Amino acid sequence: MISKELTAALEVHGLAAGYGGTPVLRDLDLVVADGITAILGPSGCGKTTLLRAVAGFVTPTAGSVVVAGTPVVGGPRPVPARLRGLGYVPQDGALFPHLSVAGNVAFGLSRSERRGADLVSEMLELVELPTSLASRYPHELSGGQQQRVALARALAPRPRVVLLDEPFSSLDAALREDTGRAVARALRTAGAAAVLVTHDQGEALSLADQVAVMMDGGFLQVGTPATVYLTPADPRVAAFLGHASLLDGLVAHGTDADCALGVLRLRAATRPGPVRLAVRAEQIQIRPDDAAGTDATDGAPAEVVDISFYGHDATVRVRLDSGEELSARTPATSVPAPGERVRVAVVGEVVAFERAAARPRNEDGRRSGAKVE
Ligand SMILES: Nc1ncnc2c1ncn2[C@@H]1O[C@H](COP(=O)(O)OP(=O)(O)OP(=O)(O)O)[C@@H](O)[C@H]1O
Repeated sequence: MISKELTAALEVHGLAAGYGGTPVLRDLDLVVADGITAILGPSGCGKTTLLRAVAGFVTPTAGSVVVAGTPVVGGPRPVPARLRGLGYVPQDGALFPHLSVAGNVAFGLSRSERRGADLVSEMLELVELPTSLASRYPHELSGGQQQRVALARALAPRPRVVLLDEPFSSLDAALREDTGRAVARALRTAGAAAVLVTHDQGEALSLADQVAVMMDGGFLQVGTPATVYLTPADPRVAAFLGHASLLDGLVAHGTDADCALGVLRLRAATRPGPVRLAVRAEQIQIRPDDAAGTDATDGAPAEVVDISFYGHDATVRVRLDSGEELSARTPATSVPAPGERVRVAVVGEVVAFERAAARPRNEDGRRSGAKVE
């Protein structure tokens, strides 16, 4: 017998799927061991389609899906959705309105399992809801409570994997965070692995053990939250996660790059040549152009384009005199005004992505690694 430790909860290999001949997913590979894997990407990139293909609601055009060692797609015969051993929590919970909480939670259970009345109480406790809610109907619950009941319903048949499709999107910010943490605790206690679809990077980074960054139907990077945030594999990952601004630069040697913001220190040594630099909003410092002690070498000159004020801080978009635009995060107490002249400097090291294809060639056809014309 293969032990649970050696068998991934879910494996997806070379998965492709689409609608009416239009491809959406292309050649996806993903291994979900245990814990929560977040599928993070912008709207329309194919997150729900992936979940639906794994669940059995969309038929893949290629590839395989293996649940706890059993091929459900790409094996001897496709396994129908209800027999895949997966729990599914849709965006709005989709509780049955005519069934009580207890009826909803017990819905996917066999008759003998339903007789065990304790199971409903156990599941409600697992998702941190009072068992007194068992007799209520969905319209008598708050949005957060409905989502927890939906999770209890998905967990009741003890699936190895639960698929959650933007389960918190209809909740307000505070409830979203509380419900997200409660759901993560319930999943861990139940010992179920989970695939959580979200376009919210805070949710993905804070709740997941593994994050798969998706764009245009493919994965750009799969790794721990710290890996994908701190060492993005692709400029698009850097721009999407943490709203990094991308700037053209040139590495003359090792760990310094020259760009419109001056010479920036790189996180890792990079081959000489043109690069794309990812500068995170929290690394960019803005000060008034006429601040006391400021001289012409103190940061790059720029103009404030617009501001998004969030209370705890603000995002300030500036246009450098060189024409490039950047986003900076500033404390709420020192927000400049649109149109104001400022100076922009960078704190800390930045990530560089080589732009080999953009390098000019010498007459003999070799990459020169010299200045971009
Ligand atoms: N039933 C359908 N028929 C045809 N095209 C579809 C269908 N469902 C989704 N699509 C298309 O497939 C693409 C991926 O959609 P999908 O819902 O998987 O994206 P998503 O990343 O989950 O987006 P969101 O975050 O907005 O929910 C989109 O271009 C969408 O228009």
